[in-house]
Amino acid sequence: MTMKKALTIAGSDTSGGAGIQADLKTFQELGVFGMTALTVIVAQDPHNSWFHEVFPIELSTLEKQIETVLSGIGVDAVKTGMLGTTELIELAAKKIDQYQLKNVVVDPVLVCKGADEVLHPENADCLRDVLVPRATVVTPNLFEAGQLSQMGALKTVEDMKEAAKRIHDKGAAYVLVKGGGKLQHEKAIDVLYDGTQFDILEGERIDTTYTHGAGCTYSAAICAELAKGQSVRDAVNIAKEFITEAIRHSFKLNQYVGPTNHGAYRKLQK
Ligand SMILES: Nc1ncnc2c1ncn2[C@@H]1O[C@H](COP(=O)(O)OP(=O)(O)O)[C@@H](O)[C@H]1O
Ligand SMILES: Cc1ncc(COP(=O)(O)O)c(C=O)c1O
Ligand SMILES: [Mg+2]
Repeated sequence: MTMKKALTIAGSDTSGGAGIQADLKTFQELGVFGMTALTVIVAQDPHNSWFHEVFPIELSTLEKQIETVLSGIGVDAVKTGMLGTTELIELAAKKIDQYQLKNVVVDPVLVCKGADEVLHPENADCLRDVLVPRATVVTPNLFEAGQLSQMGALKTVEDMKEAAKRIHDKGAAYVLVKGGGKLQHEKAIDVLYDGTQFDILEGERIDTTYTHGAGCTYSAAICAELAKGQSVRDAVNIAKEFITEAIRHSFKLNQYVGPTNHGAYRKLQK
């Protein structure tokens, strides 16, 4: 049996709900063979309010991982997650060009949930200038869309649309701005823009704070569906159902973190 293959170039979330762990679980759930190139390792401090510490991988180590997969195997789709430094972002962009990758989902991770300040502003500039132009779909959350569009805080669906336009101007084929739990709205609203048309995705808004890894899971589901040959619009709609179910069945891991439940969508299909 041949399986479609996807690569995630992303960070390790030791707590298992986000990052490369979320991506692999999601690929598996959607029947796609997942492969990884690790960019950073994130550890959390149990004795200091779950403070996140980020340890970047050597540039040459990332390059060897990407070469293993792209030169040695080949992929049907790729996604990027937390990249950590401008050097790692630039390397990911170089490889996308070198291998002329087609289905490229860029999740422009600038912050972990809860933080509202970019620790490394140079990463936002680099993502905007170097990776966004190479994206088939770029998936900023409300905060990241404000940063990438240079509009600052976004508060309304109209703001999200304007941000999507400005990010699209940077060269991404599709822009998906996630309103999520941060937008004041009765629904969980995301805006998809292809340069001409806006699609408003309205999901049920679930009353929970256990949404750790929601963005990683959503972008991984889009990547998996693109690998299977879906159009961007269909991939995003399937992924929206996937993430809504995952959030509906999210759970508490400890006093600090509650991840989404990657297996929930599969159970719905039975
Ligand atoms: N409480 C919620 N109920 C339903 N959907 C949500 C909720 N919070 C976020 N979402 C959805 O989850 C997906 C990921 O969005 P978001 O949580 O904003 O991303 P990130 O994890 O990158 O911050 C989006 O489709 C968003 O609309
Ligand atoms: C390695 C890694 N990637 C990405 C994220 C972003 O997660 P989310 O999907 O909640 O935006 C996190 C957050 O902790 C992380 O640790
Ligand atoms: Mg995110």
